[in-house]
Amino acid sequence: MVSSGFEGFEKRLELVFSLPVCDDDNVRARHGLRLLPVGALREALDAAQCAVVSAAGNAALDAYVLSESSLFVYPSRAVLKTCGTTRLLRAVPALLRAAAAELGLALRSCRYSRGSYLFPDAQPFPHADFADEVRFLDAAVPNTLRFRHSAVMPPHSHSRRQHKWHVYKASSSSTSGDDGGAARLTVEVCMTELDRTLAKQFYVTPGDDAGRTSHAAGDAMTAASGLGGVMNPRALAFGYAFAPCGYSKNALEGERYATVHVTPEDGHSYASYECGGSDDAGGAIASVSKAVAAFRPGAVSVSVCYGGGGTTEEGIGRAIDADWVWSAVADAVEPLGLTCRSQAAEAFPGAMTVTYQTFTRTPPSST
Ligand SMILES: C[S@+](CC[C@H](N)C(=O)[O-])C[C@H]1O[C@@H](n2cnc3c(N)ncnc32)[C@H](O)[C@@H]1O
Repeated sequence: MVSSGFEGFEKRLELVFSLPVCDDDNVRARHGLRLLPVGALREALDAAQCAVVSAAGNAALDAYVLSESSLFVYPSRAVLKTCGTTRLLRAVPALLRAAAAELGLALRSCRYSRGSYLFPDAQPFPHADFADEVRFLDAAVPNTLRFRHSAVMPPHSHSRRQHKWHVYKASSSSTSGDDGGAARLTVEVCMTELDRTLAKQFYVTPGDDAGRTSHAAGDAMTAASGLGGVMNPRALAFGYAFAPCGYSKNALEGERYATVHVTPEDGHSYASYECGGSDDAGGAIASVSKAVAAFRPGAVSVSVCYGGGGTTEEGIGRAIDADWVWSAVADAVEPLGLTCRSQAAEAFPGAMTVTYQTFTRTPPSST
């Protein structure tokens, strides 16, 4: 941790690999990356400077709570999210090496995203500067990922202090979905200026934690904060409390995952909510309102990544577009007393679109 304060804003990496053609006996085709030896995962996480504190899995994926955020591993996809002063991108060469050497898997697409740091000067190379991150990724991914694009959103910001979203994508395809046809939607919510009373729930009270595991203390925080209701109560969920403060939670339901992380320290409080693995855009975006309500933040940003295979709004069955996403996100967030300040959308290779919206608390009316 750095003296300036803990950096809550996460860096997020998603790697998608081609699986061998499936036949019933082909274990690699069915389990893919989930067969990576523990030592290979540890080597990648060591490079990023974080470690596993808890692990769980279901039939579709493995989920890890890390010392700094989370890792999700599907047969053909790995999502690594790390915060603080971790060096997430240093994990890329280690992961690509292990996937090729241990399993013969080739990379199909690479997506990297992050917000604007609260403490940019504390970030190590290459993370202090998005241009360095892009150069690092361009050198790390194979030449077969010919289609590449990076963007900072919104493109024209009103002030240097405005929060921005940084996205890099490299893909083996320019237009068609690079997920083997499977539609996938990811929603990422970043919240700052958390309500102080709500943030205090993520401190371990001295004496209260006697004899309790970090998981039990985390589950108590989940119950007290109402975060248990953000995902279906039937989901496999596990919380983790850090001492003296801080909280992480992963929840799994079939192919879907959700993850919440909290840095409650006054002055640089931060919480994030992410859900992925779903084709149901309406359900995923509606869950944002429950996550935001649990923290009553002063500022919120919401990024939605969709496409690749035709993500639909359940009930309508048609492909969604940026206008639909902007309006669904605003409907989820604005009733909580927040007003939309900016919105942007950008197309990336692999038929992927990313939307980004920022909201701040509406000042109380003077009347
Ligand atoms: C890992 S968690 C959640 C991270 C997530 N990106 C976020 O900020 O929402 C970070 C919180 O746990 C606290 N913490 C306590 N011990 C920690 C440790 N050993 N490693 C990382 N964070 C720790 C930090 O001070 C911070 O409040």
